[in-house]
Amino acid sequence: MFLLALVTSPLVALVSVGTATAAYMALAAASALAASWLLMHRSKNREPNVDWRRIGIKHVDVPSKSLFGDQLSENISDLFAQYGDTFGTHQDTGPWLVTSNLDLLRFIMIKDFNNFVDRADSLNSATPVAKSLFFAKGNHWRRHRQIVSPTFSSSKLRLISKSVEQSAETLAGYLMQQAKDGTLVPIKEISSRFTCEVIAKIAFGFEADFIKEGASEFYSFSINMFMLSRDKIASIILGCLHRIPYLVEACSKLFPSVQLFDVVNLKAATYFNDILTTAVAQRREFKESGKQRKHVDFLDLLLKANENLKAGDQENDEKSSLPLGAPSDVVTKILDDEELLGHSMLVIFAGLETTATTLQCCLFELAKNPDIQEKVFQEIDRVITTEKPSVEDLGGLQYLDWVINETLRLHPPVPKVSRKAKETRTYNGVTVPQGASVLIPLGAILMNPSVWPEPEKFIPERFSPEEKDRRDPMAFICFGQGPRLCLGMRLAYLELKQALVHVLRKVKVVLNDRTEPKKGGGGLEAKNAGLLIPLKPVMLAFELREHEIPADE
Ligand code: HEM
Repeated sequence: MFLLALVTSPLVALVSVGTATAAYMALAAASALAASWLLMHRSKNREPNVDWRRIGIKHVDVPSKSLFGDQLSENISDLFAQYGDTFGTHQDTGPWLVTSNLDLLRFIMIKDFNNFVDRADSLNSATPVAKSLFFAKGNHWRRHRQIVSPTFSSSKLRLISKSVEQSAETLAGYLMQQAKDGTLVPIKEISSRFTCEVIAKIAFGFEADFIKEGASEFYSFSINMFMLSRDKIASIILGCLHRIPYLVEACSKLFPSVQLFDVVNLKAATYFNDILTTAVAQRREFKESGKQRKHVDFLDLLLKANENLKAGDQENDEKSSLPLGAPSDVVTKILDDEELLGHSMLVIFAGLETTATTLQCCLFELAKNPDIQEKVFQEIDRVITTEKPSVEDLGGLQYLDWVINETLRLHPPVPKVSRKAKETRTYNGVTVPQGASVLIPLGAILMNPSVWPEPEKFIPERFSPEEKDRRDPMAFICFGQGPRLCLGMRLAYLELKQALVHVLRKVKVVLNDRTEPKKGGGGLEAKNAGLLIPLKPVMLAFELREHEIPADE
């Protein structure tokens, strides 16, 4: 505590003086102290002391950037080729087991889930995002997931599909206009505006028109929710401090309004807090006046889930057979206002870029593979017989499903996830020691040539029922697996299918000598440390399709 006071006292000066120079001097002093503390802390050996060789696992010295840097999927694939599908390593954050062994992963992610509930990731933030589902641990996660899961069920998604459909129609109209004007489309930006518009409407009840109108405060705070780029000195200082996660955590709690310590953009947190508070107050007023809202959204569903919980009438998750393992006395407390905000901000964080990246990559692959695009046209024209297809109609688009899945396999938006072992466990001769982290490299698993022959090729037929039957179901892991599987998976498919159906009924996507990449050029070059990001913005061309769209009566 004394040390903490020593480290943080210059920061108090920083806050009161308020100049950049004083801030950096104070932080430099803090970093020096932090470094000495790190040494002391290391010597106390707080991380579990694991000798991988002694427990029969290959130990590999891997620089942290190979496991967590920009090209992690490629690097880890090389390491697997060299050392086999499972090896141990040591990083600043302690011992890590890295594995692509599907049997071992089934054990960790599903069969022995209760021993591997937590992710190894944490978020240095004093904002409610740090307590949200993605970062929550143990019983806190169980309670949270049990409350919010029903709001993402298929039946609930049907209720919100109208909002998704409206945005998909706007997207199609926008791309038709670009086709008429012959303008190239920065497809990631437009896809992000689409997914952000959907999230603004369904998670915040915010009237959004981002596709047509472009930049807005909501959009800009959404895509800048994290402070990813800082100036050089701040980055160096933070780099030192981040070697001691406890210290940064303590600083972010002690100084919740000092942006330097917080990875979440504090202005964005305040902005979303104001919007959500207003929306929640309006809903409560509306309800008290006995009126019915026209469209249901996530916020309505979440408030209802809270009310049900208060009344002791909790709905069951459609996947309640999964071993969530929540003791009955855990799920008794409703989500408070801070948790509601954390959850809604998480929906932006988890749902915006992931789905937008998939839409971008899918349109790129269709442009690159016109024969596959033609098959998609034929299926849509055959199966969709109304202007406004229902969720059931979309369910009939089997080939489109394969195309989306193959996009996710070849371009997984989330390249890795992690778990942490509560107790030591041995499975099939592999020991995962207590406190060790497990790195699950989704990107490398989805490119494993022994599971996916010619993995760099775009082949939707890999997802035909016959091919699927031949494969271990664990292999298609782009949404994770087990009870901690992506909560928004169904929503992501709904958004992608609505967008693709509405767009591809009206326009064809093409590559030519003005697009990026060009016709006949290579694939998408991307870095994929946290999320998949193309190295150059992808610019696609659209052409009008001559096709009659059925009109509803
Ligand atoms: C194509 C789109 C998406 C992909 C590829 C994706 C992928 C993932 C992955 C890999 C995980 C970790 C799973 C694990 O650890 O086993 C995850 C978790 C999560 N995702 Fe998604 N996601 C997508 C879209 C969405 C959307 C649209 C939402 C929200 C509304 C969402 C909300 C979440 C949440 C809340 C979690 C944390 C679940 C938990 O810890 O219990 N995701 N996602």
